[in-house]
This record gives sequence, C-alpha cells and structure tokens, in this order.
Amino acid sequence: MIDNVKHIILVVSGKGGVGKSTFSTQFALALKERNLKVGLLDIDLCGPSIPYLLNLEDKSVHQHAEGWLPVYTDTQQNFAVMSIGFLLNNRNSAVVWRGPKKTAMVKQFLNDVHWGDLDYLIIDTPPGTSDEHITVMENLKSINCDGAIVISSPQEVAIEDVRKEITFCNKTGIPIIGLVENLSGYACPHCSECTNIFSTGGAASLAEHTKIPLLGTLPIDPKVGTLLGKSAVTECAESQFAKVMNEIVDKVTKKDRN
Ligand SMILES: Nc1ncnc2c1ncn2[C@@H]1O[C@H](COP(=O)(O)OP(=O)(O)OP(=O)(O)O)[C@@H](O)[C@H]1O
Ligand code: SF4
Repeated sequence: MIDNVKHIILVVSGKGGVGKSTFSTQFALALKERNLKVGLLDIDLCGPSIPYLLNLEDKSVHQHAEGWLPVYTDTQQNFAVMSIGFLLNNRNSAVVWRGPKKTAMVKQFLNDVHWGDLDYLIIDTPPGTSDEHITVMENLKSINCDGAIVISSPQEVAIEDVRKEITFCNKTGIPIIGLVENLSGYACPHCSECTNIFSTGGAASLAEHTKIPLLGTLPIDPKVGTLLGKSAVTECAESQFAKVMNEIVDKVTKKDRN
C-alpha cells in the first residue's frame, strides 16, 4: 500500500504540546503548494488532532477492495489524510486502548491504507519515548522511511525531552533529518516584530552539539491556530512563520532535487 510513496517522513517529539501536529499539517500543506502529491497520516492515537486542524471532522474513511481509502481535501486527490480521529465518534472520545491494540491499529494504518502514488507521506507520531512508542517506531522503521523531523519548543525541559528523543531515534535506527524549534518567540500580529518569551538558542546549541541540522525556528503566530485546513505559506505568506516553513520545505526537499 505504501510502495508507491516516494518519501516517508516522521514527525516526532519527546514531549506533548510542542506543536507536532500543527507542524505536520502545515508542512504537508506547504509541500502540496509545491505541486507535490502529499499524504498525511495521524497515528497519534491518544490525541488525534489532524481532522480538527484540517477542518475535516465531519469526514469518514471508507473501505475499498484494496483497503481503507483516505480522505481527500481536494478533487484532484493531491492531499490525502488518514487519522484514527475519522474512526472515533467525536473529537473528545479518547482512545483508551492498551499497548498491543494500539500497535495493531498502527500496523493496520501502515499496511491497509490505499495511498496511491504519493511524493511525500508525512506521519504525525505519538509524543514520548515509552516502550509503547518504541514498538510504534520499530513498525515505522520497517516501512523504510527517509527519517524523522524532531520538534521542540524553547523551554529547557522540552529541549531535555528532545535529547531523549534523539537518543531514542538512534536506538531504533531511524535517521534524523533535522530539528525544528516551534513556539520560538511571539510574532506580533500588528507589526510582525518577534519577541522572545522563553530562553532562546536552545535548539541551535543542541543542533551544534549533536551535529543534527537545525531546519528552522517557527514563532508563535496567533493566526496559525485559526487556519483550519488553509496553508500558512499562502494565507499569511508575508509572516515569519510562512517564511521559515518555506525554508524548511526547501531544505528537506533539496536532497530530492539534487
Ligand atoms: N507556531 C505556533 N503558533 C501558534 N500556535 C501554535 C503554534 N504551534 C502550535 N500552536 C498551538 O499549540 C497547540 C498545540 O499544538 P499541537 O496540537 O500541534 O501540539 P502537539 O505537539 O501535536 O500536541 P500533542 O502532543 O497533544 O499531539 C494548538 O492549539 C496549536 O494551535
Ligand atoms: S510588537 Fe509592536 S505592534 Fe506589537 S504590541 Fe509590541 S509595540 Fe505593539
């Protein structure tokens, strides 16, 4: 099912709430704006927020002879989405399954979704470095992904969790494409001036220390939380968030173009 996908990228974080799902969604939408065929798979079983972020909460997936059909956001079928959220009755229904059932669901998501031909499949993974998470990553390793983008926020505790996530990826043998620092300063909606609220430079020094590329630092931008399916790179093209997102897309896709 995944054989016709050219590139698979995991989005991971050692800590919840650092904007992993927001990044996955906006990164996937930015790739689509480059006329690429993109899929977005949400396997964050504890908090599947992708349907909400894409304004697709009323959609459901359908069975097909070849497996589950993803939800498409456009008639040209250039943006495909699959999330556990489509299988839940409502957004507030938590998935309270034990580890083995969750792992079985992840396997099914990886094996049974009919993605068709895709340039990029972006996978939003559950946050953390627990045993259950290791099983998920081992399954992901078997699908031959390009690597992982690690999301952090500037607070020291988040950076510490990123360190753990890096060790974790190294242990599971998943290459790290680069680091992204999210919530890095506040972009004023009036004058676009960016003010640092927390300490700065954490991800940059971590990148230097670990020799992992820093792909970009994305500011807190109040508009980003209201986009619901629209792409920041087109809706607020002049914003710092959009500029950095475009730079990240350039860096990640550059390898492909060379
Ligand atoms: N750069 C940003 N600017 C403004 N708001 C943001 C930004 N990044 C994330 N947010 C907001 O922060 C909240 C958490 O983001 P998100 O759900 O993407 O985090 P997460 O790391 O995926 O969380 P979880 O661990 O629960 O899956 C959301 O309300 C989102 O709109
Ligand atoms: S950054 Fe500039 S426009 Fe924004 S609140 Fe401060 S002074 Fe006002």
